[in-house]
Amino acid sequence: MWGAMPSAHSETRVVPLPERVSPLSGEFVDAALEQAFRESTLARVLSQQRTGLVLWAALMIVFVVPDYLALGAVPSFWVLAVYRGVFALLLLATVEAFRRKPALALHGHLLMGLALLGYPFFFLLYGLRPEIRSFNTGAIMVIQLMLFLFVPVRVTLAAPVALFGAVGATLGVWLTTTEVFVKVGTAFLVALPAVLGYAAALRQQKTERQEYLLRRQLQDANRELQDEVARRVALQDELERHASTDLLTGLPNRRALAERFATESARAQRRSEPLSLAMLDLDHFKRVNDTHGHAGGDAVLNAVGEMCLRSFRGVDMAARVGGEEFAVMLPDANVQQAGAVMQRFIDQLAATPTTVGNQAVRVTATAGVAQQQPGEDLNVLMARADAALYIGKQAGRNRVVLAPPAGSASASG
Ligand SMILES: Nc1nc2c(ncn2[C@@H]2O[C@H](COP(=O)(O)OP(=O)(O)OP(=O)(O)O)[C@@H](O)[C@H]2O)c(=O)[nH]1
Repeated sequence: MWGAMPSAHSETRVVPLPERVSPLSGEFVDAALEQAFRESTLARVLSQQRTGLVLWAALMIVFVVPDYLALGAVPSFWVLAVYRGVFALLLLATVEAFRRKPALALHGHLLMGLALLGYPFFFLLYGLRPEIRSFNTGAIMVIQLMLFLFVPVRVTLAAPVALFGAVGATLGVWLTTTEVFVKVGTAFLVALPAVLGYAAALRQQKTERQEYLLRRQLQDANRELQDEVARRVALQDELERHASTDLLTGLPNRRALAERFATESARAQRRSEPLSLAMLDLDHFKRVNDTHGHAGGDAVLNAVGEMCLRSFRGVDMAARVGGEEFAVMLPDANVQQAGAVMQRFIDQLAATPTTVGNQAVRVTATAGVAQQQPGEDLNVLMARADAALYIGKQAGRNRVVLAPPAGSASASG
């Protein structure tokens, strides 16, 4: 029924990844896209950076104890202890800053700044605690790896910081030892995890962005699908409305009347309540058209439709069933009650002129009313009401005629 979908909707719009992600930085070339990606990861980045900072602060404090045990309360211990304390406070202050302003975590500059400040502490250790040189080198190796892998940070920022760490550690060792093997070995040991970390983090960054693009494409496709469904539902509603509404007057049409009649008729029979139907036809409507033109006639039909919507009860249903012919279904009303309602309507119509152009046009109408007999269908009921209407026309119009029950002799006006 719907026919073929417009081809624009079925086209895939996947942009190949290599064109959009820089091979060295692992970031989107398009700055706005990169920003959108980072914003989409903010909650995760924030939570991981906070955890990393708290852990880092805890380690800085905990290691005061081994420093003391190894050095005692000598000046170099106090240098280290103050460095540790100040740095731990700085780390915790950053956690608080992230809590207040999460966007600070977005670009990774703060974290990498802290890493830059943190490294000299380890460089110092080479001079102040030479007996733990190997341990210190091991710690720097771990930090080099963590820079890239532990917290999600950008390789473009982590790489220079890692280089700083590698150079500083190498210098620290070169200045505090004469053993060439240790000097060269340390340089190699601190550089290696940085290179490995860079390669792994770069790959991860690319994968994350690839997933992000796919997710966005999926969301776009989903949104398009939802829009399409909404468009079709609206179209379906519109079609249904057109199928059951008379476009000129906005009243229900015959089809809608038949549907409601089926329901009301079943209900009336279940409850042993009366159900009546009136056929109403405008008198000498041809003259209205002849005098005021077809548009003038339409305006009058419209006004009658509006009056129908205003005048009957909510349970009643007025429908336009022909050119200038209307049907009114009146549940829970016998033929006399329905006749009285229709008489009021006809009187009101006769007393209410419609303005066409600058002229007041008065129309009258004739109605035939019939009460449904047990088991009587809509067509038969309409035919009986129509017969009464015909009698009304014959008798001079502008009146209501009640149809006798099926099979009895004559109608009454
Ligand atoms: N403007 C307009 N006229 C319509 C429409 N549908 C039917 N008509 C006109 O309604 C008129 C009906 O004329 P007739 O059936 O002869 O009946 P009448 O002139 O109302 O006379 P009686 O019904 O005998 O009182 C015709 O002129 C139709 O062209 C419509 O949608 N708009």
